[in-house]
Amino acid sequence: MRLSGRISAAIEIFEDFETRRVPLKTAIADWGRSNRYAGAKDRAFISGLVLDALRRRKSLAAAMDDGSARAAVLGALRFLWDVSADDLAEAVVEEHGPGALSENETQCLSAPSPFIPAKAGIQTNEAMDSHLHGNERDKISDYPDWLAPQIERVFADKAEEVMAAFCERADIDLRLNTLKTMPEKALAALKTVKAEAVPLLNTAARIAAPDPSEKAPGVTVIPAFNKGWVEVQDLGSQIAASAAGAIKGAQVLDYCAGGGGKTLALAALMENTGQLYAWDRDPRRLKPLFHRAKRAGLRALQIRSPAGGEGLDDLEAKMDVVFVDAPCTGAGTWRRHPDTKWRLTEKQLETRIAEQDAVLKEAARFVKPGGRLVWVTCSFLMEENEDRLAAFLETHPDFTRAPALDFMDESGLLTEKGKAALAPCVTPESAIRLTPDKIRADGFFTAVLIRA
Ligand SMILES: C[S@@+](CC[C@H](N)C(=O)[O-])C[C@H]1O[C@@H](n2cnc3c(N)ncnc32)[C@H](O)[C@@H]1O
Repeated sequence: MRLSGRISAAIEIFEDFETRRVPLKTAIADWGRSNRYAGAKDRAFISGLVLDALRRRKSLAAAMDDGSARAAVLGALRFLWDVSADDLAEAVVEEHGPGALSENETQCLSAPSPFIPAKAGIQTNEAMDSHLHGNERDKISDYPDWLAPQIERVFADKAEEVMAAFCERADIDLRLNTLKTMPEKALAALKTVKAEAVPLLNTAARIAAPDPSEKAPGVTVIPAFNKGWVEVQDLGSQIAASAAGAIKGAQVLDYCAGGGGKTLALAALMENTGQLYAWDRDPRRLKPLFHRAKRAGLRALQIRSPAGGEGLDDLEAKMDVVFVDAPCTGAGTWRRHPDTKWRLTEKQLETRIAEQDAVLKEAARFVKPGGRLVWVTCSFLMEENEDRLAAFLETHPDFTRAPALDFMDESGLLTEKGKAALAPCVTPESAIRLTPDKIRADGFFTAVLIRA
């Protein structure tokens, strides 16, 4: 497909996403089904473009003085992908193009970019300040208006900076599986996909965010993946899992195991000793864990599923660690899934909060005296974290907060550099809030509570 057709396709998908309010994945898949002539490169280009346009939806509307899907896509090409205004003017009038530029579009697309170059990753404050002047700085508020009070509450005067980092693209992060191989050997096997060690954790590697217009490297098809040497897992998720601490030989319950990303990381920390239990209230979510666990070489895992009528009653007050990777809005993953920020509603936030209160209460009974509960969400919102823990502690005086960073350190996964990088992420209540302006990873919140 030529640029003209790709632009039209991106506009069509963007419009469909906004009209139907379906996940972007669905809108792209539906478009793909009715446009089978599009090749893999076209699809990568088109979805990369829509994702980038969504990342900065409001800023692009301001830059284009137009809130339409067409303006967002043209603005993204001009200001984020550096396609010249002349090339765009030519492409739109070609066959399959979306039609000639309006006067307003021509004028806006010829103006200087209001953005810092997206490619360079997370910018320093200085770079951002020198690039954005006066009111332009205010334009970086690419999140729904209704969330402004919550975002100001958590980030105060740093809100713009932090939220700008959430508009960047995410890298492909990998966890090197020590149940199957040595990190060095896994890294050597990952050379073909240009993965490099992440200096913060002993077992993390990274493939830098691919060019948005290109297809991401297929990690899951390389031999190292099939041998179980490596898992795809965001660095933030890996750091969160490390809060389980030193758990070799321990009894550990992963209470919201879902597809098992954290389960596999916990198993590696346990070195196949002790006993790890994986549970989720939704049996369908647990399904992938069976083959993932096999591939990753887990030997001390029991998957308990409500589908099989299996309960957890025998584990009451017996667990050294109960790991709660709670259901949440996923606000911390906006870099990877920018569509979710525009789909999130106040009602959904309320629903997640109710689920979080329920899950905390249910999970707590499995912690043995002296054991600990690790609370994790991939959300930066205080409403989903600090507020939930405060409410829980009010009714559970036998639990107290403990410094999450100490347990992360005890896991043995953090390097000295990692410890230093995490220090600024410690909250006043000794939890860890990761945000991509501080650690280039998804926004995870992690807290540890000890049972007396
Ligand atoms: C964030 S996801 C878990 C992701 C998973 N730990 C991973 O790393 O791949 C949250 C999970 O909590 C589960 N969940 C929600 N409420 C629950 C409850 N009351 N008890 C157990 N699991 C629950 C959901 O089904 C969902 O799979």
